[in-house]
Amino acid sequence: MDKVYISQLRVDTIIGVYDFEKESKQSLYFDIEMDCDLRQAAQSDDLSYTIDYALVSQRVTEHCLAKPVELLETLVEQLAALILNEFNTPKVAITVSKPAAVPAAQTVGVKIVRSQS
Ligand SMILES: Nc1nc2c(c(=O)[nH]1)N=C([C@H](O)[C@@H](O)CO)CN2
Repeated sequence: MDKVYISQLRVDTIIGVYDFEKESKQSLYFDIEMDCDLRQAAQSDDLSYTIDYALVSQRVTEHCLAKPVELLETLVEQLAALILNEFNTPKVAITVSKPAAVPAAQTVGVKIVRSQS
């Protein structure tokens, strides 16, 4: 399946389980892949037949800043639901990385894949 993707979208937001994490923003990095048949967009050269990665990036950023949560799991589940509801894709894969969370690791995070039910 064709895909529209976003790589390493940075969002600085409040996220985390511990009290100290609720006081200052940390950087999260998102990789997002959305299934999408790209042939009609290519034939017509018309943005309305594909997924606007700029608009997805904006909506993901807005959502992250709107209402802080503790777990990365909670955030990516919310974002998958948002993308499946608002954009024309049957399937989305989201990886989120939180590089400051574990100093001895290059980065840590979670990945999910969700489909239209
Ligand atoms: N699977 C997860 N493990 C942990 C998370 C998380 O969101 N998902 N969060 C934390 C803390 O907030 C951590 O980032 C602070 O160091 C710990 N483990």
